[in-house]
Parts: sequence; structure tokens; C-alpha cells
Amino acid sequence: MSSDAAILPRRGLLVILSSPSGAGKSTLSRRLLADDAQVSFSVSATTRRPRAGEVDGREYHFRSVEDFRAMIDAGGLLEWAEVFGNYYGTPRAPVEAAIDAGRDVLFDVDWQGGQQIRNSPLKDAAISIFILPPSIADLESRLRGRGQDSEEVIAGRMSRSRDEISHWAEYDYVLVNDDLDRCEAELRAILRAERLRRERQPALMGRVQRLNAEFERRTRG
Ligand SMILES: Nc1nc2c(ncn2[C@@H]2O[C@H](COP(=O)(O)OP(=O)(O)O)[C@@H](O)[C@H]2O)c(=O)[nH]1
Ligand SMILES: Nc1ncnc2c1ncn2[C@@H]1O[C@H](COP(=O)(O)OP(=O)(O)O)[C@@H](O)[C@H]1O
Repeated sequence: MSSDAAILPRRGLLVILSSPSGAGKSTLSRRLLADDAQVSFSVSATTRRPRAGEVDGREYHFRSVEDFRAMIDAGGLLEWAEVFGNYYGTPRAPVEAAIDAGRDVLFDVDWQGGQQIRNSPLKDAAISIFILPPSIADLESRLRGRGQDSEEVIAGRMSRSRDEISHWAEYDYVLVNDDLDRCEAELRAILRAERLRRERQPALMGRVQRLNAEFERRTRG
């Protein structure tokens, strides 16, 4: 890290990932988080029940409806929505702390959450990525293959998928998750490029000033 970067940390990005259920958001997020130390995951609060293997505070903060409503009333959520008959929402404080410290934050949220983050005061730091499944048949077999949901729940998720996909054009980027490795590589490429945007490199101004000073010295000398 250059001395400029140490003095002027960049502000972190808000990386919004949405897709129909089963298209691969969680899998892609896990892969990215496993080895990109600049990214952290926004752990949402939800009123849905934990699935086998899910840990409170890791995948979600599992809360009662009363506790969730109290968070809304206290202004503690950056966004929230009702999905599949349960509430889901993003705790505000950890997101603000992370991006102020120059860390990117990954959000696994539905289209309603994506819209609210894009309309929030943090919108300038937000990029959004929509993940499409290769086919509806693949989507269904992935949901079944995950082995977490009853047939009734799978049918509910499938019927909501069409609605979720109808929002694809609101996103900055759209990826098709057919080959997982390729899709992961594309996701990393988006992040690398977005971090390099001029307005996201606060140290650039000082660097250009030094280049200009060098020109001056050469002209004089
Ligand atoms: N708006 C919003 N949606 C969320 C949040 N957390 C999760 N979701 C969305 O809620 C939906 C259901 O999530 P989940 O029950 O984990 O099912 P899965 O996506 O099939 O694993 C998905 O579309 C998630 O992206 C949140 O904090 N806010
Ligand atoms: N490219 C892919 N090819 C085949 N299976 C995949 C691919 N991406 C994800 N999966 C599998 O599909 C299932 C659903 O993925 P998941 O990440 O849980 O989706 P989401 O978080 O979008 O609901 C999981 O069992 C996962 O291992």
C-alpha cells in the first residue's frame, strides 16, 4: 500500500447481489468472502426459521417478529422487505462502519432491498449485480438439490422467481450462473474494475499533483 492510500483509505463499496432463490447468490458470496479480505458480508436480520446448518449471527440474525418491528421503529435497518411471508432487513450500523473503514460490503437481498439501497444516502457507493440461472429447469433442480426446503416451500420460491427476474434491468451488471467458476471470475472482475474507478481512488489527486510538480522541476531545470 502506498503512503497516500494509508492516509486516504477509499470508501468501501456496497455490492448488491440479487437473484431468484436458488440461482447461486449464497454460493458465489461464500467463494468471494473466502479469500477476499477487503469484503465482508452484511448479515441480515430475518423472521424466517433457521435451516439446518445455519448459525445465528453468521447466515442471518434470526429474530422474532416483535424484535424485527422494534428494529424498524428504532431506525436500525438500512432497508427491509417482506419476502416469502417473512421479514428480512439489513442492520444499518455494521454497514456504515465497514464502508467508512474502506471495506466492501456484500448484500444478498431481493429486488426490494436493491431498490432501497440504490435510493439510500449510500447510493453513490452502491453497485448492483443480478444473477440469472441458465434455465428455469436448472433453477428448480438446484433448489431441490439444496435439499433444504419442502415441496411446498420450493413451489412458493419458484412462483416468486418470475417476479424477481422481472427486475433484472434495474441492475448495473447481469451474470448468468451456468458455470460456477466462470461466474465467480466475472464477479471478481466487476469488483476489481469498480474499485479502480477514478472517484473511488482518493489518493489519485495527490499522485497527479506530484507528477505535475515533477514536470515543473524538469521545466525549470
Ligand atoms: N430486502 C431484503 N431481502 C433479503 C435480505 N436478506 C435476504 N433477503 C432475500 O430474501 C430472499 C430469501 O432468502 P432466503 O430465505 O435466505 O432464501 P434463499 O435466497 O433461497 O437462500 C432472497 O431473495 C434474499 O436475497 C435483506 O436483508 N433484505
Ligand atoms: N453454477 C452452478 N452450477 C450448479 N449448481 C450450482 C451452481 N451455483 C450454485 N449451485 C447450487 O445450487 C444450489 C442453490 O445455490 P444457492 O447459492 O443456495 O442459491 P441462492 O443463494 O441464490 O438461493 C446450491 O445447492 C448450490 O450448490
